[in-house]
Amino acid sequence: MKKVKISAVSYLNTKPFIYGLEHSGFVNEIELSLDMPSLCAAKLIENKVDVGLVPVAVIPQIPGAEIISDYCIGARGPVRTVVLVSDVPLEEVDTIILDYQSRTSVMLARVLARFFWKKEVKWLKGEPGYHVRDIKGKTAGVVIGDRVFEIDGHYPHVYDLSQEWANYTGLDFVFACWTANKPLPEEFKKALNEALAVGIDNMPDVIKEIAPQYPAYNLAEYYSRDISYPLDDSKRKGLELFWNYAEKLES
Ligand SMILES: C=C(O[C@@H]1C=C(C(=O)O)C=C[C@H]1O)C(=O)O
Repeated sequence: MKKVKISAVSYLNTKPFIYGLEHSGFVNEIELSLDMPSLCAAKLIENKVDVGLVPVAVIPQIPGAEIISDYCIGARGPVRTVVLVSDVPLEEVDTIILDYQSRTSVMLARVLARFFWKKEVKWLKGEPGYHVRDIKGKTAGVVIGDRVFEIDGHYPHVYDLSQEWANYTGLDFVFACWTANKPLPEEFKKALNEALAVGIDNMPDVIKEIAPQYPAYNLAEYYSRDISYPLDDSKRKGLELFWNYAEKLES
């Protein structure tokens, strides 16, 4: 049988999963690529891969899509690496640049603006480098992933979008889920889940392995307080509500 092709997110938040895939040996059973989230989504939509750790915003548009793992990239309250940053307070913002690497967080920003902040703004698509170049004055920007660490302290106003979601809904938020675009054998799904658990259940070892590459980051805090990996009932509730709002936004 041909190896199952998987596209996973290339950010720091996915390292515990990669650790699990490698240390379980499951990485040898699959063909793995690491991509920015918008590319993970495109690859799954275009059937260039069979499984993706894809932004949840695109799951409803993939025919036959199935979430195949009990793990996700999620958060309870603040997530740290999905933010709206700005020179001025949100009330004064008139334009928001959206991160070209994201599919979920850019939708979340639009949901928050329409239904919760009740704010009309002009939306622009960011080009590579926008996060240090184009966010200024009344133009704010959504930035996700590792680049958020790079811009720490650059902007006086930082709104954590997962915290904003929790403030208004009281619910957790799910950014990305392990999703298949075709039926896959139960044994495969079970083996994937067990491999991912090897990372999530051994966080101190994950941190020990990657810490030398990220000396400036508090990885323990990021992987326990900020990112939350189990796709449990409270995450699923948040996910359903987000999909509802996203659908209303499009109509
Ligand atoms: C929490 C994060 O979630 C990410 C946000 C995504 C999106 O906005 O589409 C997709 C995958 C996640 O890696 C992050 O990037 O830090």
